[in-house]
Amino acid sequence: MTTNYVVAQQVSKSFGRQQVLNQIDLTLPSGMIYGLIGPSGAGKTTLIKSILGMEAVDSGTVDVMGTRMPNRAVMAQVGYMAQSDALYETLTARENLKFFGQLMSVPKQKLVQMIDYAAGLVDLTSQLDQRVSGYSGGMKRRLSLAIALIQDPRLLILDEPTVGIDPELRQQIWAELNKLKATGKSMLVTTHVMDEAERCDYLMLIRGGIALAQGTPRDLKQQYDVATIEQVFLKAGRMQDANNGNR
Ligand SMILES: Nc1ncnc2c1ncn2[C@@H]1O[C@H](COP(=O)(O)OP(=O)(O)OP(=O)(O)O)[C@@H](O)[C@H]1O
Repeated sequence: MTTNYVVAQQVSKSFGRQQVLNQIDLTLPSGMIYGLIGPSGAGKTTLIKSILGMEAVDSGTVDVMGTRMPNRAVMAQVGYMAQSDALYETLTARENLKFFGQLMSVPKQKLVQMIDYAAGLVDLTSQLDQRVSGYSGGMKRRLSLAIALIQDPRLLILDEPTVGIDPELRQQIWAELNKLKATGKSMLVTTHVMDEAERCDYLMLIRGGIALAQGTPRDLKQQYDVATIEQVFLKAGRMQDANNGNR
Protein backbone atom coordinates (compact mmCIF):
# COMPACT_ATOMS: atom_id res chain seq x y z
CA MET A 1 0.00 0.00 0.00
CA THR A 2 1.28 3.47 -0.80
CA THR A 3 1.43 5.82 2.13
CA ASN A 4 1.48 9.55 1.72
CA TYR A 5 4.40 11.00 3.63
CA VAL A 6 3.36 14.58 2.93
CA VAL A 7 -0.04 16.02 2.13
CA ALA A 8 -0.19 19.82 1.85
CA GLN A 9 -3.53 21.33 0.95
CA GLN A 10 -4.25 24.87 -0.12
CA VAL A 11 -1.24 26.27 1.68
CA SER A 12 -0.99 30.06 1.59
CA LYS A 13 1.55 32.29 3.26
CA SER A 14 2.39 35.98 3.15
CA PHE A 15 5.23 38.00 4.56
CA GLY A 16 3.70 41.41 5.15
CA ARG A 17 1.98 42.36 1.93
CA GLN A 18 3.90 39.87 -0.19
CA GLN A 19 2.09 36.63 -0.86
CA VAL A 20 4.82 34.01 -1.03
CA LEU A 21 2.65 30.87 -1.30
CA ASN A 22 -0.73 30.88 -2.99
CA GLN A 23 -2.97 27.84 -2.36
CA ILE A 24 -0.34 25.20 -2.91
CA ASP A 25 -1.31 21.51 -3.00
CA LEU A 26 1.43 18.90 -2.75
CA THR A 27 1.20 15.15 -2.16
CA LEU A 28 4.34 13.09 -1.67
CA PRO A 29 3.82 9.33 -1.48
CA SER A 30 6.42 6.84 -0.24
CA GLY A 31 9.18 5.89 -2.67
CA MET A 32 9.24 9.08 -4.68
CA ILE A 33 11.69 11.85 -5.50
CA TYR A 34 9.65 15.03 -5.75
CA GLY A 35 11.36 18.09 -7.19
CA LEU A 36 10.48 21.70 -6.55
CA ILE A 37 11.79 23.96 -9.26
CA GLY A 38 11.39 27.67 -9.66
CA PRO A 39 13.37 30.89 -9.86
CA SER A 40 15.00 32.52 -6.89
CA GLY A 41 12.33 33.92 -4.57
CA ALA A 42 9.60 31.64 -5.99
CA GLY A 43 8.68 30.34 -2.54
CA LYS A 44 10.41 26.94 -2.55
CA THR A 45 12.17 27.29 0.79
CA THR A 46 9.08 28.80 2.38
CA LEU A 47 7.06 25.80 1.19
CA ILE A 48 9.63 23.38 2.59
CA LYS A 49 9.68 25.19 5.92
CA SER A 50 5.87 25.22 5.99
CA ILE A 51 5.86 21.45 5.42
CA LEU A 52 8.37 20.95 8.22
CA GLY A 53 6.28 23.12 10.52
CA MET A 54 9.10 25.65 10.88
CA GLU A 55 7.03 28.37 9.24
CA ALA A 56 3.42 29.01 10.29
CA VAL A 57 1.04 29.04 7.33
CA ASP A 58 -1.76 31.62 7.01
CA SER A 59 -4.24 29.09 5.67
CA GLY A 60 -4.32 25.52 4.46
CA THR A 61 -3.05 22.37 6.13
CA VAL A 62 0.05 20.20 6.13
CA ASP A 63 0.18 16.56 7.25
CA VAL A 64 3.49 14.73 7.52
CA MET A 65 3.42 10.99 8.22
CA GLY A 66 -0.29 11.34 8.84
CA THR A 67 0.17 13.96 11.55
CA ARG A 68 -0.98 17.55 11.30
CA MET A 69 1.94 19.96 11.39
CA PRO A 70 3.48 21.69 13.21
CA ASN A 71 4.55 18.77 15.36
CA ARG A 72 8.00 18.61 16.95
CA ALA A 73 8.17 14.82 17.22
CA VAL A 74 7.38 14.37 13.53
CA MET A 75 9.75 17.16 12.52
CA ALA A 76 12.55 15.36 14.34
CA GLN A 77 11.92 12.25 12.21
CA VAL A 78 12.49 14.11 8.97
CA GLY A 79 15.98 14.37 7.51
CA TYR A 80 16.33 18.04 6.67
CA MET A 81 19.14 19.70 4.80
CA ALA A 82 18.75 23.45 4.87
CA GLN A 83 20.05 25.82 2.23
CA SER A 84 22.76 27.18 4.49
CA ASP A 85 24.97 24.78 6.36
CA ALA A 86 24.50 24.71 10.13
CA LEU A 87 27.71 23.03 11.21
CA TYR A 88 30.04 23.29 14.19
CA GLU A 89 33.16 24.63 12.52
CA THR A 90 35.52 23.94 15.41
CA LEU A 91 34.53 20.28 15.52
CA THR A 92 35.57 17.59 13.09
CA ALA A 93 33.07 16.16 10.61
CA ARG A 94 32.87 12.95 12.66
CA GLU A 95 32.12 14.95 15.81
CA ASN A 96 29.41 16.88 13.95
CA LEU A 97 27.82 13.64 12.74
CA LYS A 98 28.02 12.18 16.23
CA PHE A 99 26.51 15.28 17.80
CA PHE A 100 23.55 15.41 15.39
CA GLY A 101 23.08 11.64 15.59
CA GLN A 102 22.81 11.86 19.38
CA LEU A 103 20.44 14.80 19.04
CA MET A 104 18.27 12.61 16.78
CA SER A 105 18.45 9.80 19.37
CA VAL A 106 20.25 7.36 17.08
CA PRO A 107 21.15 4.33 19.28
CA LYS A 108 24.85 4.26 20.21
CA GLN A 109 25.69 0.96 18.44
CA LYS A 110 23.91 2.11 15.27
CA LEU A 111 25.52 5.55 15.30
CA VAL A 112 29.03 4.31 14.40
CA GLN A 113 27.58 2.35 11.49
CA MET A 114 25.45 5.29 10.31
CA ILE A 115 28.41 7.69 10.46
CA ASP A 116 30.41 5.33 8.23
CA TYR A 117 27.48 4.89 5.86
CA ALA A 118 26.59 8.58 5.58
CA ALA A 119 30.23 9.70 5.24
CA GLY A 120 30.84 7.08 2.56
CA LEU A 121 27.79 8.19 0.68
CA VAL A 122 29.04 11.74 0.35
CA ASP A 123 32.68 10.73 -0.14
CA LEU A 124 34.01 12.24 3.08
CA THR A 125 35.38 9.09 4.73
CA SER A 126 39.03 10.10 4.45
CA GLN A 127 38.37 13.64 5.74
CA LEU A 128 36.09 12.69 8.62
CA ASP A 129 38.60 13.64 11.29
CA GLN A 130 39.42 17.07 9.89
CA ARG A 131 37.96 20.19 11.43
CA VAL A 132 35.03 21.61 9.48
CA SER A 133 36.65 25.08 9.55
CA GLY A 134 39.11 23.76 6.96
CA TYR A 135 36.40 22.34 4.70
CA SER A 136 35.52 23.80 1.30
CA GLY A 137 31.94 24.92 0.55
CA GLY A 138 31.21 21.70 -1.35
CA MET A 139 32.56 19.55 1.49
CA LYS A 140 30.34 21.39 3.96
CA ARG A 141 27.36 20.79 1.71
CA ARG A 142 28.19 17.10 1.58
CA LEU A 143 28.55 16.95 5.36
CA SER A 144 25.13 18.60 5.73
CA LEU A 145 23.65 15.90 3.50
CA ALA A 146 25.33 13.20 5.59
CA ILE A 147 23.81 14.78 8.72
CA ALA A 148 20.34 14.75 7.13
CA LEU A 149 20.78 11.01 6.62
CA ILE A 150 22.17 10.18 10.04
CA GLN A 151 18.95 8.96 11.65
CA ASP A 152 18.00 6.91 8.56
CA PRO A 153 14.84 8.95 7.96
CA ARG A 154 11.95 7.78 5.79
CA LEU A 155 11.46 11.33 4.53
CA LEU A 156 14.28 13.60 3.42
CA ILE A 157 13.77 17.26 2.65
CA LEU A 158 16.73 18.68 0.80
CA ASP A 159 17.01 22.37 -0.06
CA GLU A 160 19.44 22.62 -2.98
CA PRO A 161 21.52 19.67 -1.85
CA THR A 162 24.05 19.70 -4.66
CA VAL A 163 25.03 23.37 -4.76
CA GLY A 164 28.81 23.56 -4.86
CA ILE A 165 29.18 19.84 -5.50
CA ASP A 166 31.13 18.75 -8.58
CA PRO A 167 29.32 16.88 -11.38
CA GLU A 168 30.89 13.50 -10.66
CA LEU A 169 29.91 13.47 -7.01
CA ARG A 170 26.52 14.87 -7.92
CA GLN A 171 25.97 11.77 -10.08
CA GLN A 172 26.96 9.57 -7.16
CA ILE A 173 24.60 11.39 -4.81
CA TRP A 174 21.71 11.03 -7.25
CA ALA A 175 22.46 7.34 -7.65
CA GLU A 176 22.28 7.01 -3.89
CA LEU A 177 19.05 9.03 -3.65
CA ASN A 178 17.59 6.56 -6.13
CA LYS A 179 18.72 3.64 -3.98
CA LEU A 180 17.10 5.24 -0.95
CA LYS A 181 13.94 5.67 -2.98
CA ALA A 182 13.94 1.99 -3.89
CA THR A 183 13.77 1.19 -0.16
CA GLY A 184 10.54 3.20 0.12
CA LYS A 185 12.05 6.48 1.30
CA SER A 186 10.85 9.73 -0.19
CA MET A 187 12.65 12.94 -0.95
CA LEU A 188 11.48 16.46 -1.50
CA VAL A 189 14.28 18.29 -3.29
CA THR A 190 14.61 21.86 -4.47
CA THR A 191 16.91 22.50 -7.35
CA HIS A 192 17.99 25.07 -9.88
CA VAL A 193 19.79 22.45 -11.91
CA MET A 194 17.62 21.37 -14.81
CA ASP A 195 19.24 18.00 -15.40
CA GLU A 196 18.48 17.20 -11.76
CA ALA A 197 14.86 18.17 -12.30
CA GLU A 198 14.77 15.60 -15.12
CA ARG A 199 15.82 12.93 -12.61
CA CYS A 200 12.87 13.54 -10.30
CA ASP A 201 9.80 11.32 -10.49
CA TYR A 202 7.48 14.26 -10.16
CA LEU A 203 7.91 18.01 -10.35
CA MET A 204 6.20 21.14 -9.18
CA LEU A 205 7.05 24.29 -11.05
CA ILE A 206 6.59 27.19 -8.70
CA ARG A 207 6.84 30.87 -9.57
CA GLY A 208 5.67 33.87 -7.60
CA GLY A 209 4.18 31.49 -5.00
CA ILE A 210 1.94 29.83 -7.57
CA ALA A 211 2.21 26.19 -8.62
CA LEU A 212 2.33 26.77 -12.37
CA ALA A 213 2.54 23.14 -13.34
CA GLN A 214 2.80 19.72 -11.74
CA GLY A 215 3.53 16.33 -13.22
CA THR A 216 6.18 13.83 -14.18
CA PRO A 217 9.00 15.34 -16.27
CA ARG A 218 7.66 13.45 -19.28
CA ASP A 219 4.08 14.70 -18.76
CA LEU A 220 5.28 18.28 -18.38
CA LYS A 221 7.32 18.14 -21.58
CA GLN A 222 4.34 16.71 -23.43
CA GLN A 223 1.95 19.24 -21.92
CA TYR A 224 4.14 22.17 -23.00
CA ASP A 225 5.21 20.47 -26.22
CA VAL A 226 8.93 20.97 -25.63
CA ALA A 227 11.99 18.73 -25.37
CA THR A 228 13.48 19.68 -21.99
CA ILE A 229 12.39 20.73 -18.51
CA GLU A 230 14.35 23.93 -18.99
CA GLN A 231 12.05 24.77 -21.91
CA VAL A 232 8.98 23.86 -19.83
CA PHE A 233 10.25 26.25 -17.20
CA LEU A 234 10.76 29.09 -19.69
CA LYS A 235 7.48 28.52 -21.51
CA ALA A 236 5.41 28.26 -18.31
CA GLY A 237 7.01 31.49 -17.06
CA ARG A 238 6.25 33.33 -20.29
CA MET A 239 2.66 32.11 -20.18
CA GLN A 240 2.29 33.29 -16.59
CA ASP A 241 3.68 36.71 -17.51
CA ALA A 242 1.33 36.95 -20.51
CA ASN A 243 -1.66 36.07 -18.32
CA ASN A 244 -0.65 38.62 -15.72
CA GLY A 245 -0.26 41.22 -18.45
CA ASN A 246 -3.79 40.53 -19.62
CA ARG A 247 -5.35 41.15 -16.26
N1 LIG B 1 11.25 35.52 6.98
C1 LIG B 1 10.94 36.24 5.89
N2 LIG B 1 10.48 37.51 5.99
C2 LIG B 1 10.15 38.24 4.92
N3 LIG B 1 10.22 37.78 3.65
C3 LIG B 1 10.65 36.54 3.47
C4 LIG B 1 11.04 35.70 4.57
N4 LIG B 1 11.42 34.50 4.08
C5 LIG B 1 11.29 34.59 2.74
N5 LIG B 1 10.84 35.79 2.37
C6 LIG B 1 10.54 36.24 0.99
O1 LIG B 1 9.68 35.29 0.42
C7 LIG B 1 9.99 35.09 -0.96
C8 LIG B 1 10.21 33.61 -1.21
O2 LIG B 1 11.40 33.21 -0.57
P1 LIG B 1 11.91 31.71 -0.60
O3 LIG B 1 13.19 31.66 0.19
O4 LIG B 1 10.83 30.80 -0.20
O5 LIG B 1 12.22 31.51 -2.16
P2 LIG B 1 13.01 30.36 -2.90
O6 LIG B 1 12.18 29.92 -4.03
O7 LIG B 1 13.42 29.31 -1.93
O8 LIG B 1 14.29 31.12 -3.46
P3 LIG B 1 15.81 30.60 -3.66
O9 LIG B 1 15.78 29.67 -4.83
O10 LIG B 1 16.58 31.84 -3.93
O11 LIG B 1 16.21 29.94 -2.41
C9 LIG B 1 11.20 35.96 -1.25
O12 LIG B 1 10.73 37.15 -1.86
C10 LIG B 1 11.78 36.23 0.10
O13 LIG B 1 12.41 37.47 0.12
